[in-house]
Amino acid sequence: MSTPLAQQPTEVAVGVLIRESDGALLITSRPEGKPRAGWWEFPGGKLEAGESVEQALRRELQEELGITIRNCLAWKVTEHAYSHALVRLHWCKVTQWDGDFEMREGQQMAWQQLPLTVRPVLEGSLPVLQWLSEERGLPFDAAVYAESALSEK
Ligand SMILES: Nc1nc2c([nH]c(=O)n2[C@H]2C[C@H](O)[C@@H](COP(=O)(O)OP(=O)(O)OP(=O)(O)O)O2)c(=O)[nH]1
Repeated sequence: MSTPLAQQPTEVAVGVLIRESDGALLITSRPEGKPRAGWWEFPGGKLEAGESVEQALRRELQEELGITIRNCLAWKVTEHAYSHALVRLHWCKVTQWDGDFEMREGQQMAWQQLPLTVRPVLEGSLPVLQWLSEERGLPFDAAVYAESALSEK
């Protein structure tokens, strides 16, 4: 008999890009073909073998958005259990980058103030929206970001 191994989380690097002029946040939609396509998230992706969080974030943002980050300030680490996967999200604040945004995976991007107006947002990203709201002295209500919020009203 073997004891099942505890599920190992998938490590993910996520960028909170903050626009200097007005503090807006960059939010992108998940491309077609991925789980939860069309849902909104912060840009990023899974670490490849041997990569640091900063290396993975730099690679993902070059691949997905065509920009090169200049800084990556490690901020928080969260975990979220989806039905299909346990993810560990390494959140980095990014305030400087080079290049022009180019949506290389057919996704959409939006610069948004809090509360975001895009819906729905991945559940694993909600703690970060809460912390960002707290930092800015703004109220936070997770319910408005749920998939069900789309069909209400
Ligand atoms: N990029 C990103 N991923 C997030 C956020 N919140 C959240 O729960 N996740 C989860 C969703 C996915 O399970 C995982 C990221 O995986 P992904 O499939 O987007 O990564 P990837 O771009 O490397 O994709 P692939 O190689 O599998 O195609 O992290 C977020 O704000 N941004």
